[in-house]
Amino acid sequence: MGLDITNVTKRFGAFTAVDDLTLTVPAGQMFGMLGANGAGKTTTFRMLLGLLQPTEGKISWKGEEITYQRTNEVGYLPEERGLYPKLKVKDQLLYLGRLKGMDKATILAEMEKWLEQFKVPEYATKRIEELSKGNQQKIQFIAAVIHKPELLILDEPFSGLDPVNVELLKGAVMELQQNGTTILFSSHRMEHVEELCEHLCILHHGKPVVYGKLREIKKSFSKKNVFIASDYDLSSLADQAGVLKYRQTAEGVRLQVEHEDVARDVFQFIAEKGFVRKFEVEEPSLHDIFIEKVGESYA
Ligand SMILES: Nc1ncnc2c1ncn2[C@@H]1O[C@H](COP(=O)(O)OP(=O)(O)OP(=O)(O)O)[C@@H](O)[C@H]1O
Repeated sequence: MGLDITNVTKRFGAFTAVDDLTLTVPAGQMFGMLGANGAGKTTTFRMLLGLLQPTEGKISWKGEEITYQRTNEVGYLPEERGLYPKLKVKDQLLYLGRLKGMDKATILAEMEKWLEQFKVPEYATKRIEELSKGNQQKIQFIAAVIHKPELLILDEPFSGLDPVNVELLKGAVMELQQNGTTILFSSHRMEHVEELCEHLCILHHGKPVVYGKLREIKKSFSKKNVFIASDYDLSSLADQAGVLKYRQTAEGVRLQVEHEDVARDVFQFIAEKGFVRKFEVEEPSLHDIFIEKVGESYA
């Protein structure tokens, strides 16, 4: 039993931001919530936190309805960061930790552990405004997890971070999941979602257009990518039946084909022409799937 979102709709006046959304995230899962800007991700997260009431439908965590009173079980990294610039990191975390019912010694111990893990132990006594945006984000992350929530909601956790800090935060997120935390996160960076989530959904105008296990989603997507490295001109492939996209790159040619059978035809065609140094048929990337499902009708 985990998180159950059942037929949830959220309207703002006449506008429907979330449209009859049903999804389940079993306890312990890491779940990716994708969607173009305005698709309804943040609105969904706010409902999960009890900050917004669904217009229709039900949301429950471990079989019981989520209300604002239960937010001690939930951790939230909001998209718009909400720290007090003038406060010292330590005072900020003490304040937020106390709101979650923690005692001072536990808050300080957790804070030290996390600052150490993020390689910034000296930040405890710095004011928030003295920190760079990326480092403020680390503090905001600590604020979201300091009370060891069972359910963690991360809205764009990696935005604005340099690659080293992305790795640090990713490591922390994976560790939390290994320790049993259920995690929902949104990201516009498909490679992060591919790396972290086995399960995901893509929202489009408040409705899920893709939902399930990443591996199954990829398998059921018939289009494939083909990579070819050869020493001769392959530009005529661009006009071959079933070849949807053709791109010449420094390493070779990248194609998108309609179906695996087309890849077979392409292979035959080029093998007859001469030596093929490399020929690979790849599953579509999450990026390809996102563009296909959301991109064309993107408004
Ligand atoms: N309080 C509100 N009043 C009116 N409309 C709202 C309100 N909150 C959100 N919306 C609208 O609902 C839609 C969904 O917004 P939401 O913030 O959930 O999208 P999102 O998927 O998180 O987008 P992004 O990727 O840009 O963060 C948007 O069109 C937004 O303008």
